[in-house]
Amino acid sequence: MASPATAAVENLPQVLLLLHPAAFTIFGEEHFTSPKFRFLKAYESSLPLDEFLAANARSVRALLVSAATVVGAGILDLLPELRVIVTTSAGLDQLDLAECRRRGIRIASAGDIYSADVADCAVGLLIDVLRKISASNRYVKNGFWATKGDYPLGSKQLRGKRIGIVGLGRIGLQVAKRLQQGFGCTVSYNSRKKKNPDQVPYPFYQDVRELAANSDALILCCGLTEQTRHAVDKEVLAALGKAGVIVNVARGAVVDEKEMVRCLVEGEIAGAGLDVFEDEPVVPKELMELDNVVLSPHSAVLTRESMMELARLVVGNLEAFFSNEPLLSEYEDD
Ligand SMILES: O=CC(=O)O
Repeated sequence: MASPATAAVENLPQVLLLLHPAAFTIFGEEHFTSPKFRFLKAYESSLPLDEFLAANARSVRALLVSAATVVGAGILDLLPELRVIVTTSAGLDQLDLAECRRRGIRIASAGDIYSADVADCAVGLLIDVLRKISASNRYVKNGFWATKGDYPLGSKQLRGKRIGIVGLGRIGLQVAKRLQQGFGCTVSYNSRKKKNPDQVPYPFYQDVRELAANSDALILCCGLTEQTRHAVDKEVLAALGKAGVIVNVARGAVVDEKEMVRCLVEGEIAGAGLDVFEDEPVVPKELMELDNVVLSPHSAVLTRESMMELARLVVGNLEAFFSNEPLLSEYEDD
């Protein structure tokens, strides 16, 4: 017979995990535990996913996912009691939002906890591309300073650059503030809607191509939706031009990656700082050779501090759900 303590744990509501969320792997599962629920781990089962879901369909009311867990109608069909999805991501492109809305499934995201870290990373990538920090780091470490002499001139100033931000949400606004107030850049933006000019004084461009034509660097901070998929296409890259730089901390598919790679290889744009890619973790091999391209492995959100805050937010959202209290970071459609 199960001990009272084991029985108490077994009676807790279950939160389904489809795949190992990134935060667990990086930070440790112990930070996500709670006396109010327990995790049911699909990835530990030897059953195929659909059989596992069918076996647990009636007991699962909450799902915890990461940015890499695609949840569409097929999975939702197998979980008829599901009422909330908590995601460790700020972006929600992995979730079928229309299906969730139709079924009355609520969503809690990572909200604002990564915004400052992602904004820092966007600025870091831009500085690195312009000032060639990674490239000159390689130059020194390869011993070329001693054998070939000074690093070739080519570094560009950040001060005074015209920055075009695509997506002036929580992250975009922080990028704008850093670059304008901290580095003397001018900022313009493109967003779904023009912001109230009393609160957001930057010039608005309805058309990304026009924004690119008036920018030295385009920084992508928007969510991935059907409207923003390949928003940076051949025409936008041409408008950005030979001296232009792309920084992407949004989602790889906001850019037509093939076209961007071609432009970088053929010198039709000046450089790129990329944290995200269309087919992660696959990165186009042409980019590995280019000194004007700085790459990071979708890690803009990953700081020790943000992971700690994430654990608290995930647990807080799930505890709120099981206590019938308002979610801490509920996503609301507008
Ligand atoms: O890219 C990461 C996220 O959306 O949280």
